[in-house]
Amino acid sequence: MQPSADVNQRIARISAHLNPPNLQMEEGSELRRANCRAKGGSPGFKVAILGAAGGIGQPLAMLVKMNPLVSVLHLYDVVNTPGVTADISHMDTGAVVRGFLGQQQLEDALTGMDLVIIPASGPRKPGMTRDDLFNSNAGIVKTLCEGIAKCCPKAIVNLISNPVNSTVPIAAEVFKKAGTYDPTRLMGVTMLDVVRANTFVAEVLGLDPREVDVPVVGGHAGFTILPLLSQICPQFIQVKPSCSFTPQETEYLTARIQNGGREVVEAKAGAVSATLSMMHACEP
Ligand SMILES: NC(=O)C1=CN([C@@H]2O[C@H](COP(=O)(O)OP(=O)(O)OC[C@H]3O[C@@H](n4cnc5c(N)ncnc54)[C@H](O)[C@@H]3O)[C@@H](O)[C@H]2O)C=CC1
Ligand SMILES: O=C([O-])CC(=O)C(=O)O
Repeated sequence: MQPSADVNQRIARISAHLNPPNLQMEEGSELRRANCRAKGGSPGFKVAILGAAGGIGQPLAMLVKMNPLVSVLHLYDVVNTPGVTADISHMDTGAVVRGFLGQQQLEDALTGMDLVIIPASGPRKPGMTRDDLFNSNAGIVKTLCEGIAKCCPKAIVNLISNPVNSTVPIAAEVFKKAGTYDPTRLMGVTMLDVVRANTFVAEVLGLDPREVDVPVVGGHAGFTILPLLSQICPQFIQVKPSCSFTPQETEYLTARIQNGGREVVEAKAGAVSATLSMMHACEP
């Protein structure tokens, strides 16, 4: 029986995945990676980062490469992935790292992945809010999620790209259209709001932030970020007697938590957002 064009395409995709173009090794190298004895990593999660060369993508790639549960790490971007991949791939941890550059390599980057993390984003100009990123990022996220629906429909998808309040629904619609939508596998990353809430509450109460766990619900922009300050005590905070806040403290804390992203963007003079505290928020 002749395999259909569809099957041929799938076979080509899988074989490209197993033998990805070596973006790092120079043509003239006497010993090529293909000739090395070790061919792959230990069993574990296969993770792709889309937007891997950016301010968040690069340190995130480092953290994922350090995670012993990860066996394969795919780094995809439209620029600079060869350099980032070369750098990360020298770390002597278990995960095998492969780099993918440009839309023509998106499907290879995604095939077989268990977890896809997306910090891909258009550039942020000084003065832009998260919402202003909608115009560039809606299209980027749509294209990337179409690739996920096709190449790794069962993967867990973590969306970092802003505005998260909109990029998550865009992803959901793409997956619904493709018939692959699973609400338990699609997440917007908002953990930074919890990290900020813990830090600012601890400052006000004079506590160690590690003792504080503030529940934050809602979205990831302005007043959609809802820190439940009245719910911190007693189950979320190990402090006696139970804490309470004055109206002024509540107002201050709510505003500071809701505007934490802007605080960092403004302090970094506009074009760059929180990347370092974001990595702490991403740590298990
Ligand atoms: N959810 C959260 O808590 C946070 C979200 N963010 C958001 O994360 C996003 C990334 O931030 P940064 O890394 O600082 O930005 P960045 O501009 O440094 O990096 C974005 C990367 O995405 C790449 N990219 C652009 N188009 C792409 C495409 N079609 N496919 C793949 N990659 C593409 C760019 O080449 C760049 O390397 C932004 O939207 C930012 O607002 C930032 C901080 C916290
Ligand atoms: O505000 C931004 O652009 C980045 C972000 O989402 C955050 O830091 O929470």
